[in-house]
Amino acid sequence: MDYEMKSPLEVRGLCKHYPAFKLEDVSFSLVPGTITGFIGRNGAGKTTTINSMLSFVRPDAGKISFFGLEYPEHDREIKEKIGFVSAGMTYYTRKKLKAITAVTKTFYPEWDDTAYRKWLEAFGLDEEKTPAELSNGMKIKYALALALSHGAELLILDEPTSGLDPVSREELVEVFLKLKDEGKTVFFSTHITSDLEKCADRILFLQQGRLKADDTLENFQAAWRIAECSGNIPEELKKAAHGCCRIRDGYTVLVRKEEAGVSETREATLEEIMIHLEKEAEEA
Ligand SMILES: Nc1ncnc2c1ncn2[C@@H]1O[C@H](COP(=O)(O)OP(=O)(O)OP(=O)(O)O)[C@@H](O)[C@H]1O
Repeated sequence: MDYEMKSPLEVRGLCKHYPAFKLEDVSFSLVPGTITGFIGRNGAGKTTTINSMLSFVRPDAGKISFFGLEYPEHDREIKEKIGFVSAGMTYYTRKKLKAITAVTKTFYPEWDDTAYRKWLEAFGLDEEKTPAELSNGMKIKYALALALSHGAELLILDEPTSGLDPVSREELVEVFLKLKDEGKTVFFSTHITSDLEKCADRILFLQQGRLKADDTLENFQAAWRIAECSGNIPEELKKAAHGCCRIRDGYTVLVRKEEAGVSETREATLEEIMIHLEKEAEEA
């Protein structure tokens, strides 16, 4: 099969119900060689989506394919072509990286030692160290090095930058851009939207278990404007508002670009769009 012709990940009608949460009819597909940011507040369902995609939990409905291949028939091929990294991943903390790698590579017939050496060097990783001696950012880089050495073309990362300091986050953003330069597809969940502004091509915005937006970063940002007002919000602006946030001496109000004429407005950051839309959803 010509894998390159297929979307690295296609999700159709994904549903997963928990007693107090519903992931509803989530559908999207990834474009090869791009970086997609999966955003949403705590509890929006990002991890549930990722876990369902990867068959860590059984979805109630939906069709998932990786490079045109589906679980469980193509379990092995899929595992070779994707790498999953989660900030909470644990390793044998006291074993040296080289010992962990030696075990890991036995699971992958396509393991490429030359690629492994290349990524170790690119990420500045020392194989003589143990995971306990690595910073959280370095642990993520090590997990990426392993995934890239077994030929992963799609990297799925759950909250990779949370818990990292700004400099380590910046380094990881640079890693994502480097992976994109190499033609890899990157999909990562986060609520740190400033990281996405630096590297994402596309945005998927999950709100209360539903996909609220699936667009290029530029289109998503260009669709909204922010009005700032001191004191109370004028009636006309209130009618156009998609969420209002209190600031020191007044409010910021999110409006659609086509309704921006009701007030003086400026560009909205990704974070402002997300926060205001969450306020709107809470008030609905
Ligand atoms: N195994 C489970 N049983 C019951 N409820 C669950 C289970 N796993 C997740 N949930 C619920 O599903 C909802 C979505 O959780 P999820 O972890 O997918 O959100 P998230 O967007 O990844 O949030 P965060 O940013 O905090 O990681 C939460 O309300 C959570 O309590």
